[in-house]
Amino acid sequence: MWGEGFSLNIALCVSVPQGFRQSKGLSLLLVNSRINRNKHTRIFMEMQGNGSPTTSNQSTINIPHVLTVAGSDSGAGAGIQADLKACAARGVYCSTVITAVTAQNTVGVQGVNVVPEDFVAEQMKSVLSDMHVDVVKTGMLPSIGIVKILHQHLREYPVRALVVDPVMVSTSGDVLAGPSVLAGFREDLLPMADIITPNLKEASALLDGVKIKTVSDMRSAAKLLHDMGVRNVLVKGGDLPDSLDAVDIFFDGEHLYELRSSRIKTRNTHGTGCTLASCIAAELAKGASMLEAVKVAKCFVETALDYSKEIFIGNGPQGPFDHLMKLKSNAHNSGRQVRFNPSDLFLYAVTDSGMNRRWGHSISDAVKAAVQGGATIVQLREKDIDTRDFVEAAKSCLQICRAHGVPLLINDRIDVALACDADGVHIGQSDMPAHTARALLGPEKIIGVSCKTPEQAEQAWIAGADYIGCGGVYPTNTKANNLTVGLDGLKTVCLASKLPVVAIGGIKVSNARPVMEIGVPNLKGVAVVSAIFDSECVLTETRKLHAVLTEATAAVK
Ligand SMILES: Nc1ncnc2c1ncn2[C@@H]1O[C@H](COP(=O)(O)OP(=O)(O)OP(=O)(O)O)[C@@H](O)[C@H]1O
Ligand SMILES: Cc1ncc(CO)c(N)n1
Ligand SMILES: [Mg+2]
Repeated sequence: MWGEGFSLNIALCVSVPQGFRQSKGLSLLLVNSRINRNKHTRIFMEMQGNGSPTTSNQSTINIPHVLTVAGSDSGAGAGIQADLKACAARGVYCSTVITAVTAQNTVGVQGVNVVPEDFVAEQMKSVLSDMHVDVVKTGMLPSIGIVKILHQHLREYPVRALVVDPVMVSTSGDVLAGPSVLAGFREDLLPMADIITPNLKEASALLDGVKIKTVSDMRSAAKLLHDMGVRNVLVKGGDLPDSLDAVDIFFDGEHLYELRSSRIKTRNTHGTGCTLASCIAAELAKGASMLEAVKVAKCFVETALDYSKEIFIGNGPQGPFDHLMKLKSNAHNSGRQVRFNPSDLFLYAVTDSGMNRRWGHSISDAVKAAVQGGATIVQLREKDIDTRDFVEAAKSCLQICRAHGVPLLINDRIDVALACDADGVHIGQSDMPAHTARALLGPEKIIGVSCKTPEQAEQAWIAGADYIGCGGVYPTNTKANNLTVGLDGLKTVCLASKLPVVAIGGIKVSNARPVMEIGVPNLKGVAVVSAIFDSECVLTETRKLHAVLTEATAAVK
């Protein structure tokens, strides 16, 4: 059932399920939420009367598709809800056949309502007869009848791979599928499955109660399960004693692999099994080999558990974790609630390695002094530093900035921003295009673009930037061959810009006031380099500038 070499088509911004059909006349506008202002990047799918989709540019995008056949968990940590989140996190489309609805929370399972078999069959037919499914993943299959229905449908609608998570008992000890399904697993599903992923108890149940307590028992169990006719076996060791690493045993019939990761100390492990299996399915759907898929899935679970180790949801002993951590870029670790607040542009400090060298300051000392003096945003502009040193310096500056609730941006270097999880980047007109930076950085990061003209400001807005920097307002030596636009040029750009603006170029304590007084509401502050960093005491100079800006703003109001 499983082969290699599938084409890998992942939509970056737009997800269009293959063969999507809708009722006559329905128009569907699919846009990335961050760039829906951009008329150039809109993709329309117009559903024609004959049901065949067409796009305005006549190209369709196939995305990998996993169908999960599982139970709903009202607490949304495991089951269908975990599967949807795991697939979304891995960039894969996920359709769902719900086999049971459970009333469940972090305390345990309070009730189970099994969906009638014919209605499970109806859901399967709806999905499989219409959509192209790459991989089927199964979770809670509460009756032998449902196992049989699944078996029949997979014969009628073959898919590339079948991942079976033989869910039987929840971690809270509640039964989700009784021993009667064991026969169905053994006879119908195992011979068809590409991989089965039992935890210790489930492996033991499938092997008629053989005791599995140690890693060595897991190895033997993996071999015995393989003998039952399944191609690959992953015996999960989440339930091994807490003192041990999180060890899983993978057996492909030839080699036994001991897959080890550190055991994250957290109560938030509800749904690890469902997530692992869905992730395996997602990677297979994208074209990975089985061992690759298992390794990626294990790493994903470990990373998500680590990221979520301190979150608190529910009062019971086992909480859910956060699958979508990539979308949040440490939001809850940094304590930053708002992604970008234009008032952060008020006193914008831009570092300069030459000036720091001249005054014997390290980057992080200079940044610390600026932040303590009242800088409201910091940009690291390090033109002559090794990349490795830049990443290290950025990490330590990030800690300082986070402690003060000040965003940290990186000049030009999207790679460095990603490597240290900075809050964003500032790019110039000859750097990477802003829309490409946005695609790489995702919707959460801050992007600023240097603009000298209304046209550039318009382009920055279209590309999904958050603010623009405009200058040089005054002549400056910091940047060679930099055209001075003057206060008039600044005003023209501000009036044309739909984005907030920070003024830059030769601004210092003595001339900052007229800048703030140009009287355009979207001018939010000034960016400075030498005014604060070309001095012995960065703290004092920043304080002075802060006072001037505060006075000027009060006068304007
Ligand atoms: N504390 C932990 N730290 C790191 N990895 C863990 C931890 N707990 C479980 N895992 C990993 O999570 C994956 C799922 O294993 P586990 O044995 O928890 O499955 P499960 O019992 O089916 O989970 P559940 O039924 O709660 O969804 C395995 O790869 C396991 O090694
Ligand atoms: C619905 C459902 N499926 C699977 C599990 C196993 O974690 C669970 N607790 N609930
Ligand atoms: Mg499980």
